[in-house]
Amino acid sequence: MSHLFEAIDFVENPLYESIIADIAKQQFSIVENFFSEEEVVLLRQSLINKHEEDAFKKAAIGNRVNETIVKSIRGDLILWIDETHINEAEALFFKKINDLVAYLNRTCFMGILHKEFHYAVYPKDTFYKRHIDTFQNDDRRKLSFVCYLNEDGWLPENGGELVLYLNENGAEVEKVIYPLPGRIVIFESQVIEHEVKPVNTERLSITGWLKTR
Ligand SMILES: O=C(O)CCC(=O)C(=O)O
Ligand SMILES: [Fe+2]
Repeated sequence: MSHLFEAIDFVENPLYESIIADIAKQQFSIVENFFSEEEVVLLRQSLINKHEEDAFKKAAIGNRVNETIVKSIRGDLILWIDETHINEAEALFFKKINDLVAYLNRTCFMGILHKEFHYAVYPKDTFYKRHIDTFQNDDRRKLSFVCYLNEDGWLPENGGELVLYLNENGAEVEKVIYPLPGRIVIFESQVIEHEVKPVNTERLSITGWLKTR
């Protein structure tokens, strides 16, 4: 007999379940070693190669319709990743992302249809002032995603902390997150204000957004 809802091919994933539970409870989730050491090495090398080819641009604020470069707000350099032309490292990256997105769509009915990711380099003395990741003319970004590609042993004096500004019972609380390799941070794009503190050592990452229609 055939059932309306076939549950047989669904395998509960404890990691994804913990991400979903974190986001439901506190609007963000931090996962250590989401990417393995080998994956981080490959992704970092991919970033460095493209950076050496001079492919990165100064990041702007606003979106394509409405963008300006304001160095007093953000000083990072970015390169958008085109998912239709990816290398081996990026294929590993998107395999994990797409698996997570499929799980979110299946279990939380999040309706994520689009995603956009870019590499980011924060040269020494750059930062990204407190902001929110949605645009005035576009609210499709639902979840922000950051993955850090720095070398092992990132020290507090290197700076570059991501600070999430949380609201706990009406009081503002700062959640300080160091950009450790393999660590990912996922948070609700429309809710969580955040900033990247000034960096003292070049800081490498991939940032992206999971978007609805
Ligand atoms: O790199 C980070 O930790 C956050 C970057 C960020 O906030 C952004 O690109 O919008
Ligand atoms: Fe942001």
